[in-house]
This record gives sequence, C-alpha cells and structure tokens, in this order.
Amino acid sequence: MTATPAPAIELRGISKAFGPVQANRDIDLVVPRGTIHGIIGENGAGKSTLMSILYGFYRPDAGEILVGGKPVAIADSQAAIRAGIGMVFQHFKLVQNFTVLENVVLGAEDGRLLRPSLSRARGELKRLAAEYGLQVDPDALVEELSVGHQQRVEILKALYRRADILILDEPTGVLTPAEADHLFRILRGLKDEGKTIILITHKLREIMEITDNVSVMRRGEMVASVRTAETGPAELAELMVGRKVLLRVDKPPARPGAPVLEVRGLRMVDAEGVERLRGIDLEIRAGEILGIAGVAGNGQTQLLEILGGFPEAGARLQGEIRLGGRPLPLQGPGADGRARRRAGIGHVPEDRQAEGLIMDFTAWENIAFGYHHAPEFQRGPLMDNAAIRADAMGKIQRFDIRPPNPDLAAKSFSGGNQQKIVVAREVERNPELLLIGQPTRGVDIGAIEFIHKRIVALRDAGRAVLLVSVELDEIMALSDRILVMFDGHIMGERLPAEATTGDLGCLMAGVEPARADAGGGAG
Ligand SMILES: Nc1ncnc2c1ncn2[C@@H]1O[C@H](COP(=O)(O)OP(=O)(O)OP(=O)(O)O)[C@@H](O)[C@H]1O
Repeated sequence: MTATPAPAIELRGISKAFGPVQANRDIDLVVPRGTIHGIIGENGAGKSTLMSILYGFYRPDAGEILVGGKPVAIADSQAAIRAGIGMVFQHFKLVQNFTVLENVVLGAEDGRLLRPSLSRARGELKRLAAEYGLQVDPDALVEELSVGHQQRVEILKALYRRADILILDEPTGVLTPAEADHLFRILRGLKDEGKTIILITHKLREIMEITDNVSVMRRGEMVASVRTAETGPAELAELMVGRKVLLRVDKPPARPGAPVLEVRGLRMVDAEGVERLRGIDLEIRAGEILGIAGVAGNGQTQLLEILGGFPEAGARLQGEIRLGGRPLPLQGPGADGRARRRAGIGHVPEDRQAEGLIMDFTAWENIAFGYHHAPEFQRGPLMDNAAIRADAMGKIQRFDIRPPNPDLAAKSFSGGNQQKIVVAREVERNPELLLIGQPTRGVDIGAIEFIHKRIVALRDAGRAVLLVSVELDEIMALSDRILVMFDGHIMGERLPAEATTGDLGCLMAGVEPARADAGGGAG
C-alpha cells in the first residue's frame, strides 16, 4: 500500500467562543495538497473565525492544527507565515502611499528573508509576477491601482513570503466580472504549481467553477465536506441553510404607476474638479424597480449619495430632482440625509461600515438610526428607548439577524448580518423611494433570497426602487428596467427580457453593442 501524502491542512476539533457565542464548535477539516477548497456557510456560520484561527489572529479554545501532517501552534500571523500560510484579506491591508514593491517587501524581513536588497526583491517580484500571471508595475503607488490590481499585490505579498497555502476571504466581492475571471485564472495557475487554496465565498457559481472540494458550515459547525463534482448549487444551498432555497426571484410583472423620482440633467463636479456625473436623466415610477448596472466607479455611488442627501464634501451640483412631482433641493439646507428620509426616501448605502452603521453603537440603536425622531419613538420630549428596542427586536426576528441580541455592538456582527441590520431599518420604513446600493454584498444565499423578496414586496406595494449593483445577476433578476452607467452618464437602457450579459457587458465597458447582435424584434 502506498502512503497518501499528508494533507496541506488538517484541523481537528477546533472550538472557539466569543462570550456566549460559540463561533466554532468541534470543527474537523482536511484540505488535500494542491487543491482548491471552498468554504461556504450562512452569515455568522463561523467561516472567518475559523480562517482567523488558521492565520493566528485568534487562539482556539480547543483543537489541533496540522500543516503537512505535523502539529503546529499558530500563535500569531508570523507563525502562520512560517508554516507557509498566507491570507488575502477582504479589506486589503496595503499601505496606500507606498509602491507595490515596498508593500510586498514590508514586514517580510523575518529571519528567513533577511532584508533582501530592494533590487533583489524587485527581481523576485518580477519572477513571481511572470510565473503566476500577476502583472503589476512594481513602482506604481498602491493608491493608483484598481481594486483588482491591489488584490494581485496582496497575493504577491503572500507568495513573496513563500506561502504554500493561500486563504482568500470573499475575494470577488469587490471585483468586476472580468477581474474575477482573471483572478480565477491566477488561482488555477497557482494550483497547477502545487499551491493549496482555501476560498471563502457566498457565490455558489464560483464554488462550482473553481473548487475541487467544498466544506459547508452552519451555526458554528462543519456540516458537510463533499467533492464539488459530486454536488450542485441546489444541494449546497440546502446544506448551508438547512432548507430548500429558491435560487431565482419569483416576480410578477410590474404595474408601474405615476412617476415617483424624476432626475433631469444632474451634473456633479467633485472637490478636485473631476466631472463625476455628466447629465443624468432618469425616471422611476411607483411599483417599479430601476436597476443601474455598471462597473464600480462610474458615477453610481455619487448618484446614490446625492439622492440620499450626502454628496461628497466640496462637490458642485447642477440639475433637478423631483420626488412625487415636488422639487427637492440638491444641496444645502433641507438636502441632508435626515431631510431626505423625512421626504420619504430610504437609503441603503453601498458601504455599510462607513455610511450605514455606527460600528460601536448597539444593534438596536443602529436599527433606529436616522429614524429615532419618528413620533412612535418619542414619549413626551424624550426618546422612548423601550419602544425603539422592541421595534428593533421585531426587525431582528423578521430579518433573522444573528445572533438575535439587540444589545451587541454593530461591529460584533458578521458582515452579512451587519448588512441585514441596514436593510431591515430602511425597507421596513416602507419609503416612497428606496435607494439601495449593493444590497446583498457579503450576504448569504438564504438572506439574498429574503432581501430580494422584500425589495419586490416593496415594489408591489407601489413603492419605487432604485437599485445599484455590480452583480449583473442581481440586476437582471430584480430590475423592471435596466440602465447602464459608464463614465458618469447613461450608456443605454434595456428591458431585462431583452438584455444579455454580453450586451450589458459591452455597455458597461463604454461600447455600444453592434446593432447586428440585437437580434429579432430589436430591429
Ligand atoms: N470579535 C468578535 N467578538 C464577538 N463576536 C464575534 C467576533 N467575531 C465573530 N463573532 C461572532 O462569531 C460568529 C461567527 O462569525 P464569523 O465572522 O466567523 O462568521 P462568517 O461565517 O465569516 O460570516 P459572514 O459570512 O457574514 O462573513 C458570529 O455570530 C459573530 O457575531
């Protein structure tokens, strides 16, 4: 009998609690060498905690870690690096005003690498970049790089530290579809070179496309590990959530009514003098979801922020906004977030941590945030905290926010549950117009189904919804009409039934699709 090679990683009986929350319970995991291993699970299932243990951020309360068959103690991230484990973070940990080369070398001077001269480091960086298709200019400043390129720098950093095992936590959340394809080519190349990759993602499409094996976590436990070729999205979704999940949105046809939002000739020049919006015209009717597709950074963020009442400081605006036929001020008094909410605009901002939540405040405070002056939350001249808490508890239950503890600080919730806090707050106010940016970023499949249903229900109750998302699937599934934004203007409009990803992809890249491709009916 030939001995099978030791797995790259083996976890035995790992447990970790945060106070009363058992984030990981008796976890076993085997990751064979030279494979891509997916880890999936609902929000708060314990994926990030498990990876943080592997990378030495947290010490487990119990359990054992074996790397290449040998037990190791991973007390900190230096120890993880010595064991050959590298981590590519969701929020990159690069120094923005350093060059690529400086970032890669920074902090790598542990005993093994002995302060290489920069020229040697440059050579090594070039070799790695060429070998793995990770082209980046070593002398570019990180702040000048696109998100996709910054991610390459993170990967290079890990490879430079001789990582054999790479952990990626939701790496495609911030990437365009083309960047995500490129990343997957890189990951396949790394695997072909014998590297082992652990990929945390909520996207089952990615799991099916690129992994060899997949492990499923639910409520702190490892509930299954299967070969990807022997499973499918429906089965994985069910394993993850513990029930059948609809993987598409069931949506009756829209019955649009009167215009709710009208935007005419909206222009914006930012504080640096760059024109971000170049004359936007759009209209959303009651009972309609208007989806805005586009690669991040083409003006969608600015549009949402202006409509929501907090344009970038120093921005100059022009144009007209009407809500229910009444003009709204663009800037100045009466144009802030609170005034917009009073006018009937709900807003789920794209960046939940920076704009949607106060991370040190409790969940119940965050759920009232922006609406705490509502009459039902007042008792005489005072705020009625008991009423606010009771209201928050209802939202926590209806949105299945976990753990269901309104007194925890927002920062103690997992990313997906933070998102549910913001969505619950805005959707349940039943606004005339809901502005919603990247509603399901970092959110698990069960919660996506739920959030999508709530958005459709809001529409069917006669409300108008402006949806901004970089996820084309989400735009196609939810929108009644689709606008594509490119470079601060509207490149084109499509009905979901006639739109293809190829066609939308062209518009997103600023290219008018060839008329011949339009096919029957479109003439
Ligand atoms: N530093 C912390 N302090 C307190 N509780 C924490 C901390 N980190 C995580 N938790 C809790 O541990 C549980 C597991 O969280 P974890 O971030 O590992 O989940 P996840 O599966 O990565 O979720 P998501 O998909 O939403 O990122 C959650 O209930 C979370 O609230």
